[in-house]
Parts: sequence; C-alpha cells; structure tokens
Amino acid sequence: MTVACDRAVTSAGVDIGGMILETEALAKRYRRRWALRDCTLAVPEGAIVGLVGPNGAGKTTLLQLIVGLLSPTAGAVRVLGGTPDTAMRSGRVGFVAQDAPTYAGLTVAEHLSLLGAGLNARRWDAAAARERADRLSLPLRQRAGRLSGGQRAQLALTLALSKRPDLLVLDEPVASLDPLARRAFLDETVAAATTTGTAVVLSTHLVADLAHACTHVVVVAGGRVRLAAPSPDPAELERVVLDELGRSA
Ligand SMILES: Nc1ncnc2c1ncn2[C@@H]1O[C@H](COP(=O)(O)OP(=O)(O)OP(=O)(O)O)[C@@H](O)[C@H]1O
Repeated sequence: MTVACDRAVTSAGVDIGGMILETEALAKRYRRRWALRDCTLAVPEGAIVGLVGPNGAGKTTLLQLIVGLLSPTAGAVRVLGGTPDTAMRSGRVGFVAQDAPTYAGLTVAEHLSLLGAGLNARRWDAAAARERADRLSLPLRQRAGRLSGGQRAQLALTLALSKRPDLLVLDEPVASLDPLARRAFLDETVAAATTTGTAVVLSTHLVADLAHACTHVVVVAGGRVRLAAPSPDPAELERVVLDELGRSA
C-alpha cells in the first residue's frame, strides 16, 4: 500500500530526500506467511510516528526491519541515508525492544557508565542519564535483573534517550509504565523531537498516548498499512483508529 500525507508519509516515487527513515514497498515473509507487505513510509526529522494495530499486525516486524534485526524479503529500508546496520553502528539510533532488554548482572549505574558511553561517547549525555535515573528513583546499585518490569523499561529508555539519537525506535515503550510515568515519558519524547529534531517511531496499543504525543499515526493490520496520516484532532483520534481497524478486520 502506498499512502500520502504532508510530512511523514509520501507516495512511492516522490522525492523524499532528507528523510530520517524511508521504507519502500518493504515486506517480510516468514515461510509462507507475510508478516508485512508493501509498506512505504517516509519519516522526517522531528516527527513522532505512532504505530498502532491489533496483535500480530506486523508492528514489531516493521520496527525490527528498521533497526536491522530482520532482513526484508522484498523492498527496501533506508535509515539516516544508509542501511539499518550502518545506522545502528553509528550510534545515532536508539532502540528499545518490546521486552526492554538489559543486562541482568549489571547494576543501573554500570548500565549508565559502561553501556551509555560505550554506545556513542560523543553524543552520550551522562548528566542527563544520571538526572533521569535520579528523578525516576532508579536504584543505582541494584542489578538490572532485580528491577521491576517498569524500572527495567525506564532504564532501557534512559539509555536510548541519553544517546541523543537522530532516530528513536520504541516497541511498546510505555506498556509497563504507570500512568504518570507514561505521561512523563511521552512529554520527554515530545521534548526530544522538538528541541533536537529526533524522529521517533513508537508502537503502542494505547491510542490515547498517540493523541498526547504523536504528530503522525500509522495503522497496520494484517501486515498492511491501512492508514498513514498526520494525527487527527485528539478528540477524533480514537474513533479514526478504531474505524480503520474495524474496516480491516
Ligand atoms: N519469528 C517468526 N516466525 C514466524 N512468524 C512470525 C515470527 N515473528 C512474527 N511472526 C508472525 O508475523 C506476524 C506479525 O507479528 P508481529 O510480532 O510483527 O506483530 P505485532 O503487531 O508486533 O503484534 P503484537 O501487538 O502482538 O506485539 C504474526 O502473524 C506473527 O505470528
């Protein structure tokens, strides 16, 4: 499916130079089953794209193609003008997977000191990482394996945000956060997009979150993009998304 809208998504064949992320007829098949088909998107600097769709729709598949954890069966994905692998190696992409992986044997402080600086020393904002960890009362001396699910997610998000990435890719980042933490995290995401131009692609089942933070919404169902458009008015968003999902059910 090729879709068009003013900023985040353009038609195939249109000059979309300068985009942080582009996918062109991107597709992934597992054996005989297509998990994602014909996905064409273009995401510019500063856009926050909310990816929504039912279980098994293809959201994680799309995000993993973007960060190079999966290879396309067909089509192409370009991140920061190059391949996902090159972009990931550059340290300019922050990625938090669905299960917010951390190193169980390392403490919070060790994550911040060893991993953070190791990811990309030039961009790593150690002060911001420490300030965020303190603000969230993450226990610095505790091993990640002993953190709660929400604390582990917050640690992974702290690492990703403090890299000051050009692209932030988040697979259900707020699922395990309490409501206040969710709202605060979304505010931080908006701040990163507006102040440093970070482009964000995040999947969520919480449509209300899209209204709060996202500039664009992409609805995926059955492995196909059903809607890709600027976020409608917050009051309208839930109805638009549910209508689209209802049509594709
Ligand atoms: N490794 C795999 N092998 C075979 N099929 C897979 C594999 N990973 C995902 N799939 C299938 O691909 C489809 C899309 O899965 P995906 O995980 O991308 O969905 P999702 O939208 O992220 O779902 P959820 O909201 O439940 O996390 C599903 O039908 C799933 O069963």
